[in-house]
Amino acid sequence: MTQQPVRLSREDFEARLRRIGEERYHDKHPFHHRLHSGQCTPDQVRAWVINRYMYQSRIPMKDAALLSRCEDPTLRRIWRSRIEDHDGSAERPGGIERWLKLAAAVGLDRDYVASAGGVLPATRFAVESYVRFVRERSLLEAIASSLTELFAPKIHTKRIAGLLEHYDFANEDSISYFRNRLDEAPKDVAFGLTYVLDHANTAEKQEAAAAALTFKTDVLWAMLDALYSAYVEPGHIPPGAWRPGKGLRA
Ligand SMILES: O=C(O)c1cc(C(=O)O)c2c(n1)C(=O)C(=O)c1cc(C(=O)O)[nH]c1-2
Repeated sequence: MTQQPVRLSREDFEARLRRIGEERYHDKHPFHHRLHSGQCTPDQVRAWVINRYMYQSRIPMKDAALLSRCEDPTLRRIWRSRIEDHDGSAERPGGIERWLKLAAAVGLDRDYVASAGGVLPATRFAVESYVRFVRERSLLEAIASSLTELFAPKIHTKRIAGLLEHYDFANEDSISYFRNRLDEAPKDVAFGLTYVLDHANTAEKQEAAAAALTFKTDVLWAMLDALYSAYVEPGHIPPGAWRPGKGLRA
């Protein structure tokens, strides 16, 4: 006989979500260990910046996909600040602009990075699957998939310290993307977590929300696996992907 899932209390369900991060979040990936401890070569840092740009550039598109399906104006108003954080405004640069500043600081041509031309195929597939997930699944699952951000401030703090300590390109200006996220992410995630805890009010919905968060940890992990295999070991760069020496700043 198959066991019926049991509805967890709010506290236990939150603890279950947090455990998913403790076990599966990409802060544990060996590529991040290398990056944060100063073991990446300049080209490995460049490969990371190029590939991660693909993720950054699609975040506002997935948030727009979420908004387009959202009937509640209050939810839309709160969620749209995420798009503003990344896209900025005429007066205020956003996260994408700050990422391109980081790209220039590591020696890359910003137009090359913004073209997403050299992105690894697996990065593209992973990011596209995240956007599609948010477009197609329930609003609860879409919002639950953003909850990896619960775990992001810890990795951003570690990254800021690691980059500043180990890499010549790192200074307050070039790493401003991560400082800003430390201000922006807590409000996003507080809202997202409350929404998920309030709306996952059956065992089935709790299962679906936990699965959505697990799926998202897989998206992030898969991107770093691809990066590691192409640019660390065994160093199999797929056809068409960025090769060291290309896309450099004049
Ligand atoms: O550097 C990181 O490790 C990291 C992870 C994540 C994440 O957990 O999805 C995000 C970010 N950064 C980030 O900067 C960001 O803006 C962001 C938005 C989202 C999302 O799913 O809506 N995740 C993340």
